[in-house]
Formats: sequence, structure tokens, C-alpha cells
Amino acid sequence: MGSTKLLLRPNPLPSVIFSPPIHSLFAKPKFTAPVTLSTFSTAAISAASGNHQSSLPYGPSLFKGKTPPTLKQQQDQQENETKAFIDETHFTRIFDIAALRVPAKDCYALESRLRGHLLNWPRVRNIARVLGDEIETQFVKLLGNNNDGSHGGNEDFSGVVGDEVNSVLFREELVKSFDARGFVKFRNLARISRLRRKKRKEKKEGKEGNGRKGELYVVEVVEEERKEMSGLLGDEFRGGEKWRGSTRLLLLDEELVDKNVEEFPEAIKVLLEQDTRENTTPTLELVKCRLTLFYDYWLMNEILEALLPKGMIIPSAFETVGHIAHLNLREEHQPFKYLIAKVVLDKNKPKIQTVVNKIDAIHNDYRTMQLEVLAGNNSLVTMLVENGFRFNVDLATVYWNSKLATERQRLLSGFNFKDVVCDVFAGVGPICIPAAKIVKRVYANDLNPYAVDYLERNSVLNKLEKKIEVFNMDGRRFIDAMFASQKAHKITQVVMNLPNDATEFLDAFRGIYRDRPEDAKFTFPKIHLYGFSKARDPEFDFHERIRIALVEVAVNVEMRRVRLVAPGKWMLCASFVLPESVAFARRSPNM
Ligand SMILES: C[S@@+](CC[C@H](N)C(=O)[O-])C[C@H]1O[C@@H](n2cnc3c(N)ncnc32)[C@H](O)[C@@H]1O
Repeated sequence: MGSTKLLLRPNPLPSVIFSPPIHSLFAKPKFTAPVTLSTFSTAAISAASGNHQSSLPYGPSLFKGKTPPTLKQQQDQQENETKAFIDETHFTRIFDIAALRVPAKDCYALESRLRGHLLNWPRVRNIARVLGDEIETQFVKLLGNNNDGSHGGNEDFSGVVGDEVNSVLFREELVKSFDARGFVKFRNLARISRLRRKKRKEKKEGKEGNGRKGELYVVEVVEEERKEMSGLLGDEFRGGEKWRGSTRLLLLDEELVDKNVEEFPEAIKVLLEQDTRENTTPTLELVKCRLTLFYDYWLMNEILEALLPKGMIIPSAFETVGHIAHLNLREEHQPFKYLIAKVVLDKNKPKIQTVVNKIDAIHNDYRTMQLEVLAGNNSLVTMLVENGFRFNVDLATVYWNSKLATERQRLLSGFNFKDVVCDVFAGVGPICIPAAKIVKRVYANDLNPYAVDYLERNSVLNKLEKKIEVFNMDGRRFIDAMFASQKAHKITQVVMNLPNDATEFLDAFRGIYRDRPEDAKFTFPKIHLYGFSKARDPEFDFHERIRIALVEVAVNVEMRRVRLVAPGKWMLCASFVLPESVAFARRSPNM
């Protein structure tokens, strides 16, 4: 892992710059100077400083917004450092936005009224809460001013001096209305205000990450500016007291941040005018906010797009087997494999705990994959649920393919309670265990001793061990042994799921009943054989191979395409009843 030297920074090319100074709505903009990531080239910076941001589509993007100033310094220092992890702070983006502060009780009604003019960014609620927006009704009275403009000074309250409230008492009252998650009163203020031991330890070790683990974004009020509104609505506007009570912020369309109120959509202007007309103390207020999006906000593909070189295909899909994400990375991804895996892990926790990549095509007999662990814990032993059945698997030693779940369902739907099933290549039991729930009896076999071990465990795990008899032998010997025994006349279904080679095992059925007395009872089982074909007519090709293997001219075969496993390569399932002539055939001397 350590050999890969990578500068784990977001892709510098289409780079970051913040919008022009907010000159109209907000009197004293704090973030007027463009801030760029230090990794950006000079050319990229100058390109970005023009209309670059405006060319990006509406909504959040890692190529928009600005990075926190402190981060820029850190980046400068770390310019030539290489790291083997992703620095989450590099994905923090700050956006200046405008918001309308509204009474809490009206926020939902106003949200639907102004919906088209609100921020409407994915995963960001249009209604935001900030510290101090919740004020208890009784406290509003103490503040001496409420919605109807009346003064409600409370002489009994010792902190009130006339209409004013002592600032210490104000803070105390305020703090009581918050807790870490919501806005209920603190039960035990002292306990909550103390740093948790784990947090304290992290702080001591200086590894707070972006300091907001698990948080997608935060909204803060930066500045309140009412002059602009007076320009629009007359000098008398908001000359009086500020409205008191619980409030919420309605985040406005990002396009409105640098606009004069006069340029605002009619719907907002009408609302503001109406508010001024109807209330002595206006209840709506325009404020400037800072919306900070953290690493946890961005989706997997957004992070990867920013990290990987421009034009590279973003690996967005992976298979899951229990807690394991299984990537199939292309050659071009190899230098970035740890990065990609880390992002996959981060973005799919806690369900995914391990990220692996297939090193090589499957070559061995047991059909196990050579996997390398790229991120997370090293355990390849996992538990998964398929169609209501539980399976323990160890991807290091046994075969498993979740993509076949639907096919297995289809196959099982053809079985009934009278059936006796032989699963020649059973693996850890994804076919034979659910089959055991439906049919009379199951004989399950696999050559791989580890698979057989898990098969037995899984039978017990699903409480079906009494209906399954497990064998550990070569498939051909297993077929021989089954049909030579007394079990033979009861077997109605045979499953052969070893697509690469199963056809070559068909000769094992030739002459299985040749030594039986003529008056014996015979059942000719239905065989479900899986195979691959790259031919232009895969059905014809597979049919021909079956015919050759059985040495039989005409076989009535139901053929199905299961899935395309690679471009031009089909997995097929052929189902046919074992022909009588094959079962009674004389065996060739070399068998
Ligand atoms: C493609 S996997 C299918 C397993 C299972 N049916 C499933 O759907 O997950 C094929 C299985 O056949 C087993 N196998 C390979 N060669 C075999 C042989 N000669 N005799 C018996 N089993 C064999 C492998 O160990 C593997 O578990």
C-alpha cells in the first residue's frame, strides 16, 4: 500500500473560485477575495477567475464554492507532501447564500409558497435552523417585544431592566432551550457541556478530521442587513423593533446572493411588502448566510470525480457480498485503487466494512477469486442474506456470486415438494439450501472442502440440515455414486452450476441404468446445466455441445440466456430430461 505515492488532493483542473463580492444585498461581505486550492495551476486560477463559476450548472459542486482560509494555509505547507489517506477537509466548500428569516410557525407555508425561489440543493433542506433561532414563548415576553409589536416586560423577572434583559440571563435562558440534537430543554446542562471522553481524546491527539464527522452541512448566519430592504420598501420600513420569537431560515436560490432586493423575484418582494404593511414589527428579515458542505455531504461519484484525473471513467458500481464491496477496477484505475477504495468505504459505511478488488480472472478449480483488500478490515469472512436465507462465506476460499440471485430464484420456482434434488456443484449452498425448503430431499456436493464446510454450517444456520445430505467429491464420481445407489429412482432434478466445465461432466450420465434389472423402477431426472457461449448463436452452440457430450442426436432442450458476463459472452441455462437412450447406453471403454 505504501508504495503508491499520491497527492491526495481534489483534481485541480476545473478548479475553485468563489463568486464576485456580494455588493448589493450584503453591505460588508467577508469573503470578497477569491480563494483557491493551492494545488491549482496558475493557468487554472486565471481561467477560473473569469466566468468559470457561471459556466457550472446550478447546485453544489466541488468545483464551486471556496475552501476555508485556514485550509489554504495548510495546503500551502503540504504542497509537496504525499499522503496515503484522503484529507476530508479538502472537500469542505463554503457557499455564501441569502436567506429569509421567518417566524418558525410560518416556515412550512412560506416554503411551499416560495419553493421555486429557494435553494433546492440536493440533501440540503430549504428550511435551516441556526443557534438561537428557538425562543420559548415565555422568554419572548421577557424580551419585552413580540409579534404584535406590544411590549411585554415582566417585572417579576429579576433580569429584566425595563424592556431590556440582562445579557447573562438572556444567554442562560437561551441555552436551556437547546440540546445536542434538538431543541428541548437541557436535563443536565453540566453533563452535556462536558466534552465526551472520546472527543476529548481525539482533540488531544489533534485528529478531529473536519471536526464535523457525520455532518453533511452547516448553515450559519453571517450578517444581517436591513438597509437594502428599506431602499425597496420605504424609509419607514423596519425602523422599529425587531420581531421576537422562534425563527427559521428559508435558504434562497443561489442566484440571489449578489442581487439587489429590487431584482428579487416578485413572489419574494410581494411577501416582504405584505409583511411590512400588515405588521407593526415586520416578521421577515433578509440575512446573509454561510453554507458549509463537508466531505460527508458529497456523493461517492462527486468525490471521485474531483480526485481522479479529468476524463477518467469514474468507477461507480460495485458488487456487495455481506460487508464486502467488490470492485472490478480497470487498468487505468490501478494507480488510484487505494483512493477509490477509501471513498467507496467512506461513502458506504457502516454496511460496507471491507473493499476488495479482483486481481486476476478466475482460473482455479474451486472458482475462487484472487482478491486484494484495498480498504477497511481484512476479513473476507462475511454473512449475507439472499432471498431470506442466510449464508456464511469466506471469499478467500469459496465461490460466491450475488449476481445469480435472480437466476437461482427462477430455478427454484420450478421445484415442488415431490422433487428430490441433486446439486452437483453446490458451493456453499445458495441453490440447494433454499431448494431444501421446497423439496423432499437434497443431495449436495462440492469438490472444495472449504465450500462443503460452509455448506454444512449454512444448512444448520437455516435449520435445513435434516433435509440435506452433503458430499465432498468430484462431480463425476458423485453422479456415478448417486445413480448407482438406491437413491437413484427418487432423484427428479439435477443442478449442474459450473458454467465453464459442466458440459464435460454430462458423459457421467451415460449408462447410469445399464446394469439395472429390466423390471426396476426408473426416473429420468431433469438436468439443469449452466454454460457459457461466445458464439454468434449461443443457444445453438450450447445445444451442440450438450448433444456431443451426451452422444445423443436429438435432445429436447429448454434454453435460457441467464446474463451477459462479458461483451459477447453469455451465460446460459439448458434444462432437459435425461434421455432414456443415454441412461441405458453402453459406456465407452475409456469411462
Ligand atoms: C460456479 S461455482 C457454483 C457454486 C454454487 N452452485 C453457486 O451458485 O454459488 C462451482 C462450484 O463447483 C465446484 N467444483 C469445481 N470443480 C468441481 C468438480 N470437479 N467436482 C465438484 N465440484 C466442483 C467449485 O468448488 C465451486 O464451488
